[in-house]
Amino acid sequence: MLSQVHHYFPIFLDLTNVKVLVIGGGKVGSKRASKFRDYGAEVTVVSLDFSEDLATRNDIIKVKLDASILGEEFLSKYDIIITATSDQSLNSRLCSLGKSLKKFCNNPTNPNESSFIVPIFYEDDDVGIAVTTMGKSSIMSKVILDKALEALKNDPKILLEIKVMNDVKSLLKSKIKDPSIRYNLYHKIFIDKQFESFINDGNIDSAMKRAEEIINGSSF
Ligand SMILES: C[C@@]1(CC(=O)O)C2=NC(=C\c3[nH]c(c(CCC(=O)O)c3CC(=O)O)Cc3[nH]c(c(CC(=O)O)c3CCC(=O)O)/C=C3\N/C(=C\2)[C@@H](CCC(=O)O)[C@]3(C)CC(=O)O)/[C@H]1CCC(=O)O
Ligand SMILES: NC(=O)c1ccc[n+]([C@@H]2O[C@H](COP(=O)([O-])OP(=O)(O)OC[C@H]3O[C@@H](n4cnc5c(N)ncnc54)[C@H](O)[C@@H]3O)[C@@H](O)[C@H]2O)c1
Repeated sequence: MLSQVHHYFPIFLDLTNVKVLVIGGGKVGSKRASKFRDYGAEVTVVSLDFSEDLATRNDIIKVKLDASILGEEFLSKYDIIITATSDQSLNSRLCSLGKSLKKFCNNPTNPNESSFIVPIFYEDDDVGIAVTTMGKSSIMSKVILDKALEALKNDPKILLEIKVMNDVKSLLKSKIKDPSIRYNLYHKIFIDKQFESFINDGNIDSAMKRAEEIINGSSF
């Protein structure tokens, strides 16, 4: 953590109503524009030309323009800026201008200039996993992600336990007002041997009954 290398704080963002500007509508810009749009952002792409993928997306705003004329007033309208043209010095200049306006900027041609990295990721209703090798190799990030997903697939108990622990949390919230007591009980239930053994047998009803027993038996 304390080395000289640039470090990035991982977060999972809700992109609803977030305004994203992608500069450059080629292979990299199109992929990022589509991904951000698919996750709910309002996406505008400024480019000299647009990939076929982008041309077919009528949910993404396209502006045909030489991005070298873009200035503060235009960039100010967006929350996130992605600089993906084939002109590296233009990418650097616009990303730097964006950051000076306190915008988050991603420069896929130079992670060191980026305020955030777009990781290799997987997410569904229960689990989100994002991997980066700090820009060293997206191929190796994919290898790591595949290993993590394989480990999850080989241990279906974990997915079951996520659902049960979520139900336990709801039960605790309905029965106990004090969050610190809830927190302690949540951990007590999680490490309880009987609770664990019901989960191992896939017996959710009994696991929930055991959780209730622990909650009712606690002195609060
Ligand atoms: C997730 C994904 C997002 C996306 O692009 O949407 C992504 N790269 C993807 C694909 C991909 N990337 C590259 C190839 C060509 C083959 C190869 O060489 O691998 C392909 C394949 C393809 O395009 O299909 C090469 C490459 N990548 C970067 C550079 C620049 C440099 O290293 O300087 C170069 C050299 C470019 C050049 O030649 O100039 C940099 C970045 N790429 C990142 C993310 C970030 C780091 C993530 C990490 O730490 O792992 C970071 C730092 C940018 C950032 O900050 O966002 C997407 C996942 C696809 C999947 O699922 O597999
Ligand atoms: N991060 C990654 O994963 C990754 C992967 C491959 C390539 N890259 C880098 O990303 C950059 C883009 O790669 P690509 O494969 O998408 O290239 P590309 O040639 O497919 O697309 C470049 C786009 O930039 C636009 N453009 C160029 N100059 C412009 C200007 N002045 N104003 C507006 N638009 C302009 C072009 O019209 C084109 O649509 C390259 O610098 C490449 O090295 C990054």
